[in-house]
Amino acid sequence: MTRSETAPSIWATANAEDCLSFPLATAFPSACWLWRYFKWWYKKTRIEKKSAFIDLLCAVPLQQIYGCPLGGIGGGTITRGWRGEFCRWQLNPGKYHYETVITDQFTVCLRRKGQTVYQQVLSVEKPSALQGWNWGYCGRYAFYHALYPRAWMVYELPGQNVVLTCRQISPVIPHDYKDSSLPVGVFIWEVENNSEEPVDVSIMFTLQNGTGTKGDGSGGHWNEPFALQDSGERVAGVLLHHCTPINPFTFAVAAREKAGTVITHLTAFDPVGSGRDVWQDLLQDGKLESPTGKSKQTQKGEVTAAAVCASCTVPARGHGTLELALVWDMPRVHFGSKERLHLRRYTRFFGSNGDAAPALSHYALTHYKEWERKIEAWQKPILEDSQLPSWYKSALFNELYFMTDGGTIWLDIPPDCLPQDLQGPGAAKLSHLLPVLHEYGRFAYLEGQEYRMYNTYDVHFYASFALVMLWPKLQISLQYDIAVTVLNEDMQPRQYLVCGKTAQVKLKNVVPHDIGDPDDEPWQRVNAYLMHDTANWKDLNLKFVLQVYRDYYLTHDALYLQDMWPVCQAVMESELKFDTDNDGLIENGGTADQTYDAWVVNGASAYCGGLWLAAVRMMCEMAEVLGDTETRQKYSAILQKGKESFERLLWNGKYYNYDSSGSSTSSSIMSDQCAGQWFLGACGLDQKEVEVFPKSHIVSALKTIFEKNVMSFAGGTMGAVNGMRPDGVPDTSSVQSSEVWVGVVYALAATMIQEGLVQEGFHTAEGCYRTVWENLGMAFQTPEAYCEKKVYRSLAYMRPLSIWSMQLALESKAHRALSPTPPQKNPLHP
Ligand SMILES: C[C@H](CCC(=O)O)[C@H]1CC[C@H]2[C@@H]3CC[C@@H]4C[C@H](O[C@@H]5O[C@H](CO)[C@@H](O)[C@H](O)[C@H]5O)CC[C@]4(C)[C@H]3CC[C@]12C
Repeated sequence: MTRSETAPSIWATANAEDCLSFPLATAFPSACWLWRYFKWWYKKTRIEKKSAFIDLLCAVPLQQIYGCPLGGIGGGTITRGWRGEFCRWQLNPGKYHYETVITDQFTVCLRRKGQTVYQQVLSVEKPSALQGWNWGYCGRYAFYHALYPRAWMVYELPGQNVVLTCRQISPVIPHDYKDSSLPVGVFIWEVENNSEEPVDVSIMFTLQNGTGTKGDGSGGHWNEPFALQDSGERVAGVLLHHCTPINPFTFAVAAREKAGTVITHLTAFDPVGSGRDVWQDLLQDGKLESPTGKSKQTQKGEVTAAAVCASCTVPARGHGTLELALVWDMPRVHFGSKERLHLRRYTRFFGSNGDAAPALSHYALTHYKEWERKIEAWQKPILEDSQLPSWYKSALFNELYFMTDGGTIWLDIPPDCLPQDLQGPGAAKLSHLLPVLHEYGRFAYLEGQEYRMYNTYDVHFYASFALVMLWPKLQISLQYDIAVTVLNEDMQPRQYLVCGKTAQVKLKNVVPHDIGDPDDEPWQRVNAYLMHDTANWKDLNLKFVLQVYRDYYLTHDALYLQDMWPVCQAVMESELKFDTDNDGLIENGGTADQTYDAWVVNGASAYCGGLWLAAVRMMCEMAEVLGDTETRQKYSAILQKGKESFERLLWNGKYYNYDSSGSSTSSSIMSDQCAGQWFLGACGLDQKEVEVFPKSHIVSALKTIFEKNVMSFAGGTMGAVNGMRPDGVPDTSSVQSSEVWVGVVYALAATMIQEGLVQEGFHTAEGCYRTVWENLGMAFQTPEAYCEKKVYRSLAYMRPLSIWSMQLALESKAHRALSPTPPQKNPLHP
C-alpha cells in the first residue's frame, strides 16, 4: 500500500510565536487571589518539590509538532510528531514530559548487487548528536497522514525508485477491553521497489533506554537481546530495562521473523557519542552484528541505546513488508504519593512481573492485522459516507487521541479486593461496584495535559459521549467510581484559592469536581482542584444524573440504573437546596459556580437552569422505569413548576438570557444555553409529548446563537464564542465569556443537528476544526479554549471529545429516517 486516500492529512501552518498562551495579566484581576496562588505554588513546587496541578507560572510552550500517539488505553503513551520524531512521553501515569529523543529513529539501508547504495536516517533533523549518521532527509519527499489510531508516513527515497510507507497502528478498538489496553504500537513498513533490479532493504529501529529525562543517565539500566517463538511465529529484538526505583519499565524493540526476513540487532550503543559504530555496522552489509548476551549496566551519567534491524530482498518491480514493534511494559505503578501499588489493566492478560515485553511484542506482531480489520470495519462506514465532509472525518477520529493521550490510566482491580479497600464506606452500598470493577477495571483520564486532575466531572460530561459510545463499560466503571465518592466525605479543611475561604475537601452527597491528582493518590483523595469550593457548584450533581440516564438509555444496563438510583436521589436532594425561592428552579449564587469557573452567574440561569430541568425530567423517567411512583410524582411536580419559572425568568422572545440577575450582561447570548436540551435529545426525550423546553424556543435560541455567536464572530470561521452581547460584540465581562471552547462548540453542533439545523451545526463545528488543526497548528493537542486573536488556553484537553455527540446525533437521525419508531428507541441498539 502507498498513500491512504481516505486519511485526511493534518498540517501545521501557524508559527508558535504568533500564539500566546492564556495571558496572566487578564487572569489576575484580584491581587489577593494572585498572592494566595503564588504562596501555594511556592510551597508546592519549591518546598515540597512537587509540581502544581495547574501551573500558571510555567505553561507548556506551544510546539506545533505533534502527530498520532502510540499505545492502547491506559498503559502509557508515546506521541510521535508528524515529522516522525518520538516527542511526548507519558509513561508515569498522568505525568507528561515533552522531549524529542533524537536517538529514537528509523534508518533505511538499500543494497544493490551486494553494495550499500543508500543509507539514510528517516528524519529531517540535523542534530548535534550522533554525528556519524546521515541526517537531514529532504522533507519534500516525505508525507504524513493521520487518522487515529493509525498514521502513515510515506518516503519517496530520492533517486532510488523505492517508496517506503510506514503504517503505524495502535490497538485502540471500540468495545474491546483486552487488546485496547496494551502498551504497544506497530510499524509496518511496506516497500515498493519500482526499479528494474532487486533491492535489499533494511529498516533499523534505534531506541534510547529511557524517555529523554535525567533518569536516563541515573545508572543501572541495561539491554539484552531476545527471541520468542510461539505457535509457529517468531519475533526477535532487544529488551531495554529501565531500572528506576519508582515505576521501572522495560522497552522491547522487536521485529517479526518470517521466510525471507532477517532480524539482527545491536544490544547496546552509546547514543551520546558519534554513533559511528552502529552506522558502519549497518552500512557494511545491511545487517547488525547481533552479539549474544546482555549489556553491562550503565554507570551513573552514562546513557545507552539499542538497535534492531529487519531486512528483506524486494524483487524488481516488487513489494516487501517489514514488521516492527515498540512495547513498554510498566505493569505496576505508583502515583505521586507512592502510597499504593496499582496494576495496569493489561497485567490481567500478560502478568505483572515486568517480564511481559517479549510476549507483548509477539502478540502485537501477530495480531495487528486483526486490529486493522476491526479499525477499518469501525471507521469505514463513516469514511465512506459521502454526505460527511472530510474535515469532520478527520476531527471525529483524530480527536480520539485524547482517550489514550489524556494521561490515561486503566487499572486492573484484582478479585481479592474488598469494597472498603476500594474507597471507603460508600463502596459497600453499590451492589455491582465490585463485579464491574473486577471485570472492566478502573479508568481515569486527565482534564487536560496542563490541568492535571483525573476525570474532571463537569468536563467529562461533554467528553463522556466518546466513552459511552465506544467503550461503554469504561463509562459505567467511571460512574461507579463517582457514585462511591458521592457517598463518601473528606472532612479535611483547606483554603480555596479564589475566595480565600476555608472549607472541607468533600461533602457527602455531592459529586466531586475530580477524582484526584495523579501526582498524589487519585481515588483515595479526590478534589485536587482547589480554585473554588465545588460543593456549591450547580452543575456537577446534575451532570451525574444526566449521564446516568443517558448511559442507561444507550446501554440498557438495568443493574447500573438500579445502583445509581439512590445516588441520583441523594445528589438531587443536595441540589434542591439551590432552589432558594422554591419556584422549581435552582439559582446560581453570584459566583462562578459551574464549569465556566471564571464567569459569574447570578439567579436563575440558562445553563444551570436548563441542566436542572433536564435532570428533573430524567429523574421522572428513571422513577418510571424503576416503578418508584412517589419519586416520579415529586419530580413531575417540580418539573411543572420549574418549566414555568424558566420560561418566565429567562425567555426573552428569541433566546434564553444568560441569567435573571438583571445585571448589564444578563442578556448575553450563551452558546451553551441549550446544554440540557442536548442531553434530552441524545436520549430521545425531546419529542413533542414529553418536551421540557418548547421546540420553537430551542430552535429560535439555536438560530440566534448561529447568527450572533458563530456568524458575527471572526467572520463565522472560528466556531461559537461562549458569550455574545445582543448587539453582536463578544461579552468581555469575564475571561471565559470571550473565549471559544472547542468541546462546547462540538456539543452545540450536535444540538443543532438534533434539532434539524444540520448545515448550521456542521458550519459551527468546522470553524473549530479548521482553527485548531489547520490555522493554529495544534494537531493532537486541541486546547480547551482560544480567543479570536491567537490566544489559547490549556493544550491537549478533554472536552473536545464531545465531537462524538455529533456522531450520535447523526446516527439517531439516520435511524429515525429509516424507522420512525417510538421516541424511546435507542439508536445504538435498535
Ligand atoms: C481568580 C481569577 C478571578 C479573580 C476575581 O474574580 O477577582 C480567575 C479569573 C480567570 C481564572 C482562570 C481561568 C482559566 C482557568 C480555569 C481552570 O479551571 C478548570 O477549567 C475549566 C474551564 O476552562 C473548568 O471547567 C474546570 O472545571 C476547571 O478545572 C482553573 C485555572 C484557571 C487558570 C482560572 C484561575 C482563576 C482565574 C485566574
